[in-house]
Amino acid sequence: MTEEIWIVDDDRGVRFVLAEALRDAGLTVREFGDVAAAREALRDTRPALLLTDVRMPGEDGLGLLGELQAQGIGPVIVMSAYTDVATTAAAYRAGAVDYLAKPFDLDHAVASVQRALASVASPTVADHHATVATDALLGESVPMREVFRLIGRIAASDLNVLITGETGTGKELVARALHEESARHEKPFVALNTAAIPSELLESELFGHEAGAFTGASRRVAGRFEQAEGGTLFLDEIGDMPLALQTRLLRVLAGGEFYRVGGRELIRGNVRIVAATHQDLAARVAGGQFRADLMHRLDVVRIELPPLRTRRSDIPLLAQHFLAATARDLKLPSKRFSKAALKLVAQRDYPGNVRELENLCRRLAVIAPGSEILPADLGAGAVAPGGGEWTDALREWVVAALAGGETDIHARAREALDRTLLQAALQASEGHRQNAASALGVGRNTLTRKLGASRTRKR
Ligand SMILES: Nc1ncnc2c1ncn2[C@@H]1O[C@H](COP(=O)(O)OP(=O)(O)OP(=O)(O)O)[C@@H](O)[C@H]1O
Repeated sequence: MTEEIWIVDDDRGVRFVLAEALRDAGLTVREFGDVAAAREALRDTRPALLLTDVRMPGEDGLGLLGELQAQGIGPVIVMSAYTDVATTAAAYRAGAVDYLAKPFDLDHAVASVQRALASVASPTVADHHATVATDALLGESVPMREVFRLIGRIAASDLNVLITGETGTGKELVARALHEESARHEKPFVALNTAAIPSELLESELFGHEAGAFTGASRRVAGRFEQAEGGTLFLDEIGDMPLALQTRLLRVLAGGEFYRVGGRELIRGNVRIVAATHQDLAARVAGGQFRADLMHRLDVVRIELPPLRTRRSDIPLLAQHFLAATARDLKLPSKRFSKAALKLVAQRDYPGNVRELENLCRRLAVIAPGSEILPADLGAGAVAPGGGEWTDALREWVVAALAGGETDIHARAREALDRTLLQAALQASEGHRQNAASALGVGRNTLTRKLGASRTRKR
């Protein structure tokens, strides 16, 4: 029996070029225009490998994939123009060994087929669970499709993942998508930002503590590891973790066991670790600030998130999404971008990446006067840093507070204003009250009174 490669695709053009490329590589190919025809042929013979499209008139390619998987026929490679995380993950779950995003590179496709044929000996284990739509993560650009493909591919595995990328590129969203598309999705997803927690508290945040472990520890508290039991622990800004704690974390990752701070009971955990950093970990290793062995434990699979400037084609989609989402969240009338304004938005630089674009769109949703956003609304004073930026942010806050039916808005805003001014001035004067007061242009007594007020309100 000749080993046949089957192609199932309703697009004749795709079938033709792919078949030609595979024949050039010395393979025997048979083409089918729909799932029914392929199923018919399956009565007599079975393919060495099958390539199938997902969405076709009539029957969906994924259904066929499931049947082949059940009968032990394969491997199967999925080809689709739909590269969202949910579709990709569904394909892998149904047993696909690879996912080719259309339009694909022919050499790449041939290489994938050869790889799959070579590894027939090791069948994949399907992981069945309900599909969770991960539609939060948007993008159509080539680099983002590649990211989605990778997420779909590794979500079901229990491998540790390291997500790298500049600030605001969506690292946390990717971590959540990995969790949601995994078998752990019904268990907790727990996030911990290593940089946001003082280093002396970090250990007990991670591993919890027993009552009396340190001053102020009045009762036993579970750490993030315990909270994430069975699920995923997302360690953000891992590059900032103090060395001593890195050593401790490494031990936990190696042994799967830990003690609470001040505790004697050994706790065995089952947690998948997804870590993220905007720093160059290898450079931190070279500089002695990060343990090489810990890096290797975390960096089993790496997902690199591209900065927004390398995928500008995603900006219009993201911008429109953020504009609509803000209107929805704040119950504001919906707005849309004029063509010219959207073009300007797509041309801007976003050092803060998607987060900065999101903030811009949120401000526009609140402050742009008409229902259509015009280039003038993007003028310097309107949204650029400096200018009216903080009052815009304030305005956004007020609108949200009003929509939320809050009544003490003025008092809260004044308190926040005072506190911000005082803290900044005191910091600048290194705690010298007289200097801070004169820098702000208020009397020392006023400053002291405001400090007191701010303290009592806070408690
Ligand atoms: N591809 C995307 N689609 C939709 N929203 C996105 C996308 N990427 C990022 N965002 C949004 O941008 C903001 C920043 O994303 P996120 O917090 O995941 O970034 P990050 O890389 O973890 O940032 P940091 O390094 O500063 O922690 C979030 O509000 C997130 O919802």
